[in-house]
Amino acid sequence: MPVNIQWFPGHMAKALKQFKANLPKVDIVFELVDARCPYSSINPEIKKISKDKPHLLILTKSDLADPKMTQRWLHYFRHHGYAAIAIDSKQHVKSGKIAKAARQILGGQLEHRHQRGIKSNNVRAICVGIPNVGKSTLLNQLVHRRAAQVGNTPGVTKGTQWLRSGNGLLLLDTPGILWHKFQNQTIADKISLVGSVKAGQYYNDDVALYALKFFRNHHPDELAKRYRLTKADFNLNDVDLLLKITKNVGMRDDYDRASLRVILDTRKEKLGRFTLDDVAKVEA
Ligand SMILES: Nc1nc2c(ncn2[C@@H]2O[C@H](COP(=O)(O)OP(=O)(O)OP(=O)(O)O)[C@@H](O)[C@H]2O)c(=O)[nH]1
Repeated sequence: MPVNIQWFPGHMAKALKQFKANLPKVDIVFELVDARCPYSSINPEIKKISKDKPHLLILTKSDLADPKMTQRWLHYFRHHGYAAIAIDSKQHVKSGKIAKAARQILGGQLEHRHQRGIKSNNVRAICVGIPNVGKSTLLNQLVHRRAAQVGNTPGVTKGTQWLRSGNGLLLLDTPGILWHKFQNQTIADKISLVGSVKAGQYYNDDVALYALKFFRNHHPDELAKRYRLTKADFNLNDVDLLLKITKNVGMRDDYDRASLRVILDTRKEKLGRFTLDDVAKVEA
């Protein structure tokens, strides 16, 4: 059975409501997407709900993605009217890079604010994105945690907790988690493979089969090396290839456990860096 693409948790409504309530308090929305599937992990609802609110697309986990593809995706998004940057939270993310991008987007607004006599040069932002995309990691890095809350900042709505980062960035302390309403099965497979769908909402073998199809087409050498596959094994169909891997990793006929192994290996970079979304296909 495929990933349950109807899956849309009950807390989605609450999260959406909270995100909408927070929007008037911020100058800009930082939407985080996974650099391994940046096109599939965008949540179209976010731009729709935020309407005219300035928006910065942040491709997270770029250390796990194919660097050439990340550059292509940045180019694609910029060409399609998005402001976009890529980050790698394994390295220390500098607030300067994000603050600079935000100030560039907000340029006119900040100037206008200044002309109206508002001295504050702070940029208030909310991070939002699908589960597991790296929202908390980024927040923690940007505020070095100990800086923590700056609740009584003048002009800041009472009850809202802000985290002060460097370079005049104020970040809402609770990132918005917005679940994905999958448009199709392939998107569901990709999002599941990178770890943004709760285990139990998909079948391991379906997602592993999707992964095998991708790696045999795009990274056959890594796949062969990891699972000791021969050239002849590549003539097997996907299901038989999974069975072969099951044997090769010593799991006899427990292909469900082997499927989980493939999924975890993929996430842990054991098959190398990869990007599931292909710019050429989207543009075609
Ligand atoms: N390699 C790598 N791992 C990252 C990066 N950013 C986050 N992670 C890892 O991704 C996992 C999820 O990160 P979180 O920051 O908890 O993600 P989140 O979006 O806050 O997750 P939810 O609370 O479920 O919405 C953690 O294991 C992080 O260590 C990154 O840039 N590179």
